[in-house]
Amino acid sequence: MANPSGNVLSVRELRTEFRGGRGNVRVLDDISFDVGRGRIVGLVGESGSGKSMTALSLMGLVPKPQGQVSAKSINLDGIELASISPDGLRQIRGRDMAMVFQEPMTSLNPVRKVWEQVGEPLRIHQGLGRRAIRDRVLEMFELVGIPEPKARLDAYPHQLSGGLRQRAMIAMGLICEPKLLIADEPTTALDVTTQAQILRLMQELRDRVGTSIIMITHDLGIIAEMCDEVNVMYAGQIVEQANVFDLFENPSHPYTRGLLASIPKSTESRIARRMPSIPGMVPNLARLPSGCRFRPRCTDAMAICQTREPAVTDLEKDHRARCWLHARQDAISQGEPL
Ligand SMILES: Nc1ncnc2c1ncn2[C@@H]1O[C@H](COP(=O)(O)OP(=O)(O)OP(=O)(O)O)[C@@H](O)[C@H]1O
Repeated sequence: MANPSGNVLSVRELRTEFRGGRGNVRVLDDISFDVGRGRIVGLVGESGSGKSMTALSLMGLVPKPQGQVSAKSINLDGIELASISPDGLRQIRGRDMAMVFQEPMTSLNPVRKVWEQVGEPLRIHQGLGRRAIRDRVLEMFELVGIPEPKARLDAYPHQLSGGLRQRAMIAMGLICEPKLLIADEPTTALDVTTQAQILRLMQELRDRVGTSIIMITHDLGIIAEMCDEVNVMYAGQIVEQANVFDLFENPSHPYTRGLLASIPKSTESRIARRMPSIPGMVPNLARLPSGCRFRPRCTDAMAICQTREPAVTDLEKDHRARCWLHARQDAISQGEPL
């Protein structure tokens, strides 16, 4: 059954824990968001906020048995992934949902020709023969703008530039025409010009093929250029969720405001833009502060922030924040469940 909400992905109450010698550490807590058909949805936050872990949890790639993923629902276009078997998930991965990583070299086998690797999902999911796979990879190389695509089919990964490798990885991600592509910092390892080309390519593919994309980045510039909706993550939670215009026009969580305020205005340097700095550090997830996780770094902290975890408050349509500054008075006084 197709998802009646028009969302390709709906995630509700995703939690991921790691078991360790000193007890469990919850690295994701109560993650809920949607990805509409053909939309680009951003996950943004500092290093360690849980962006990659969200992607790995959705893909079923969290290392087992230490990592444990649970969710009320992870609905991928009508397929419930929260209760699917590992075999079922293997069928989905690469076919309905694919991922592009930061550094393609680590995901490519150095001793196999590029076309064989890019075409691997077709062999696994569609059982195609070598000839048909090679033809389809050639089409994909043309689609993602690899110059001299025919000559590049038989290349080995090290014979391609970083930008071409990332194009090849995007071709691999899209080869089975997935409903959802998760791109985890897909351009971080690339120079600025190649970065812009790859981002433009992803936008074009969204427009032409209609793929929905989750874009993981700590670059707010990429969020502004690429995304329709944004989820701001902090210490394993989504702290603000909004469409991209509301987020930049009317940031509501002090963490989002801090990220935006630390983007240099005029002499905008790429480095500074990628690493906004808010005083203090992301907390150790094994030793979270009491109350609000952002409280020790928050310039607006109030007494309640010390004792109680903030509720999620709807600010306007599709804009919500996890912060006591915006909570309704009755939620504050009655101790509404979070
Ligand atoms: N195998 C693991 N075991 C225990 N904890 C882990 C493991 N992998 C990641 N974590 C923890 O999960 C948290 C979230 O990490 P994650 O990689 O998702 O952050 P991120 O926002 O993607 O950061 P970055 O931008 O640096 O990639 C971190 O606190 C990290 O230490």
